[in-house]
Amino acid sequence: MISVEALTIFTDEHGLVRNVSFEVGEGERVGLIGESGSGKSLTASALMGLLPEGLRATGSITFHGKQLIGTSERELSQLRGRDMAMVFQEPMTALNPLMRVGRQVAESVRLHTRRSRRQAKALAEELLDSVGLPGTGGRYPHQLSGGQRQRVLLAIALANDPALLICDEPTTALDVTVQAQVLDLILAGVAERSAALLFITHDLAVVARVCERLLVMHEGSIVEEGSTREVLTNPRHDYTRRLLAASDLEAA
Ligand SMILES: Nc1ncnc2c1ncn2[C@@H]1O[C@H](COP(=O)(O)OP(=O)(O)OP(=O)(O)O)[C@@H](O)[C@H]1O
Repeated sequence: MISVEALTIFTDEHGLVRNVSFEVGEGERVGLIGESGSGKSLTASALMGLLPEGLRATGSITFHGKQLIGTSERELSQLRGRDMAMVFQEPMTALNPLMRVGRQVAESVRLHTRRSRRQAKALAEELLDSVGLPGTGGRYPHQLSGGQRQRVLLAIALANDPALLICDEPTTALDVTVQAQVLDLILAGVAERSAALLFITHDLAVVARVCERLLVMHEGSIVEEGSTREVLTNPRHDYTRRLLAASDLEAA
């Protein structure tokens, strides 16, 4: 469904992500792990066509057979939020602080589908119900907890039934019990839609729970790839072994 080949991301001076290749199949849940600075977020931004100013990507990213590298911003913005959507670590930066959250969910629906205001509002309420936030559409982001804001972002990301959901450290800023709740909602949300999931984290306990397959990044490259079980029980790359030793994950 999404296929990345020889993706390289660089500034004028140097490469930040080098020659990265992987695929995510329909409905597959893949974890992208690696320590801070290894290039996980940049890889995700390249998939979404949202690389920061000053960075360029070469190689190939095909989504449902369509080449995304070099595609116009206009076309990319049609894909984003409709066919692929993303949930970030810090929901406050992705939400509009001045708009009620129900309206933000409804706008995401209306941006990509022909629905009346009233239909979009009803769907927004359903989506907020489905992430365990019934009756909160009238609130502003600052009136919600971090976990609730993250659930609003999830509702927005799932609003148009994307084929691919990318989550970049979606639960890192949350405390452990809320983390589990949000992870369950992400899993339920993708399962209901048969959507694929690319899940970025440095938390191995989280990927063990969420992902079927893992990609391990180190210094801008993918150094290991395999089923979650394989990678966590029998890591081949020295870096993955160190990552496992540094985590508090019990042997799976
Ligand atoms: N806009 C930018 N300009 C120059 N360098 C950048 C830019 N954004 C990121 N980098 C560098 O690229 C490398 C990879 O960054 P990236 O954010 O992808 O790492 P990451 O694995 O997601 O880390 P984290 O887990 O901390 O988010 C880092 O060395 C970072 O400093």
